[in-house]
Amino acid sequence: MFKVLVSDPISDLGISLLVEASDISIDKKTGLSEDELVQIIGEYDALLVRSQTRVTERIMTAGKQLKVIGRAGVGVDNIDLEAATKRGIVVINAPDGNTITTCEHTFAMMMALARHIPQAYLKTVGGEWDRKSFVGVELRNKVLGVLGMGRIGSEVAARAKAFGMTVLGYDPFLTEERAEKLGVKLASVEDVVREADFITVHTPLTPETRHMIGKEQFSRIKKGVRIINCARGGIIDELALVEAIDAGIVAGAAFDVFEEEPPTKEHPFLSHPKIIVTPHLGASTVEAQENVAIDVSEQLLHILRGEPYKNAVNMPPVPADVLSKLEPYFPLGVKLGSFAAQIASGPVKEIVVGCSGELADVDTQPLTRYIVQGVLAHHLGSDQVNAVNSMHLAKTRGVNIVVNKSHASKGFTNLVSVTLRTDKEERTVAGALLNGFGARITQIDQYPVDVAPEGNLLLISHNDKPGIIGRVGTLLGSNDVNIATMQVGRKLVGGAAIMVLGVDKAVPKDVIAQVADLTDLVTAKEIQLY
Ligand SMILES: NC(=O)c1ccc[n+]([C@@H]2O[C@H](COP(=O)([O-])OP(=O)(O)OC[C@H]3O[C@@H](n4cnc5c(N)ncnc54)[C@H](O)[C@@H]3O)[C@@H](O)[C@H]2O)c1
Ligand SMILES: O=C(O)CC[C@@H](O)C(=O)O
Repeated sequence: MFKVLVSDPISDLGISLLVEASDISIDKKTGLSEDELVQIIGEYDALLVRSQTRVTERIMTAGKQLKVIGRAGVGVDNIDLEAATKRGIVVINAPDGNTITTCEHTFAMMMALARHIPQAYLKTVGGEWDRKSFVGVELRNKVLGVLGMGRIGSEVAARAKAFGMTVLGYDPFLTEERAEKLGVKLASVEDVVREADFITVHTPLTPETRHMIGKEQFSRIKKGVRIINCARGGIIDELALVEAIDAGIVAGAAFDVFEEEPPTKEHPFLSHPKIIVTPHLGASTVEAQENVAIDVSEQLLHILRGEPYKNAVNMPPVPADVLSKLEPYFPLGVKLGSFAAQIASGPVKEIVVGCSGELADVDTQPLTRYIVQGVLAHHLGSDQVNAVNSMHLAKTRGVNIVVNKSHASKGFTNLVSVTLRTDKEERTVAGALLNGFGARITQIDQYPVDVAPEGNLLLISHNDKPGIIGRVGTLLGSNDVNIATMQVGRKLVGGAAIMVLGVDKAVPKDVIAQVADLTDLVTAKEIQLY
């Protein structure tokens, strides 16, 4: 008999599968504190949560029998994934069940915003008959900018077209072909900022999407724009938004999510006449709650019964026979993938994985999964992609995976390479494990290098001219950026060259821009490998 604890309010109908299963005993105990959970979790094989329960390392440590944590929803930011992975606890989510519901909430927010519905309601029930203060705008013939064209963003775009809107879509995985199929115009963030009358965000919160609409974007944004966030708090800079509304630049905003949830009573959104809010209700419909509970209950049963499952968001077990040869290459694979994703511009169409040397004789499928994980996690969020779901996610986003094997490994025992083909370019990174030195990046595009894939790196392409290294060093030094390591690669004396600097902390964007402006510098890009 497997024991399952449900610690958040989850649809009864959705979990009926578990209630009816003869090998499952289910307890519902909601609203427990961390201490209370720690006390009781030891007897359970599975924990089923929504977004309220914070599943901490302490809870998992106490959960000696815990095999699986199910999240009835998409975001797993309330679960310590690393702690789960360390303990071999599988974390599963239900990414599809609330797509339409959240899309419809986004539309409800957009329309309420366009027509001042919450504000007009409050006045009317307060006894005022005010028909002058609430003149709205139509959606027809307006431009909607959708940042994040995944499951929810694509559904929002489809509905916006039915309203007669022109849709501009931006997503690192959105190709010209897919945009055409969806009937949206492929755009950059900049295009959206300049042209959109409404902007809605549907990305995860990642270091790259954090404040993707911030002070800088508000300084160029189209006057009168209206902004909607039903994805994650923090994608839009809340304080910069309030300033932009007060300056008369932004006409209003509708938010379902906050940087801190619940927001404090003093949060400026809560008293602002031009901002409407809901308390993270995007997924709150009867249908979505049933869908996500059914999806996650099915997967949970499969895992407990030792059957194949999908939608695992953390580390999978790797077959024992390949583990010893491949495992040392998994972290390198993730970092090579992430490095390549950070330097390649344009939507990724193809990932070419190269395995040469002794690896040519091994089934390298598991390693490919880790490399693809590294590429996708940069855009989709590291809590959403793992080696179990990476190939599936690549397929659903139309990213082709090619694996090339060869015994020729340029003098290394094994060489692993990743080439990303995007709409715009092809970028390659290769690496190896060096006896006594650990993981190394050995090649970036056509340049041989020897770089530890760790921490903050600056990749600079430049002309091989005297003084260039000194100028970069002086500029970074004067901005308090300490260079820990430096590698220079070139093919011809005086020709095109690259520099890879290991720096002790993240380099501010404006300093990177100053580096890129130096004479004989071509590009400067920061890469973070953690
Ligand atoms: N308000 C709610 O209750 C609620 C409900 C469900 C989902 N969500 C949130 O909505 C968001 C979208 O969910 P989804 O199911 O569509 O996820 P998804 O993974 O299908 O789509 C996210 C998309 O964002 C794109 N993206 C990543 N970085 C980007 C960037 N810098 N610029 C533009 N696009 C970028 C990804 O490529 C991906 O296609 C998530 O944050 C999810 O947690 C909120
Ligand atoms: O209502 C919830 O459970 C939150 C849903 C949503 O934010 C998600 O990520 O699925």
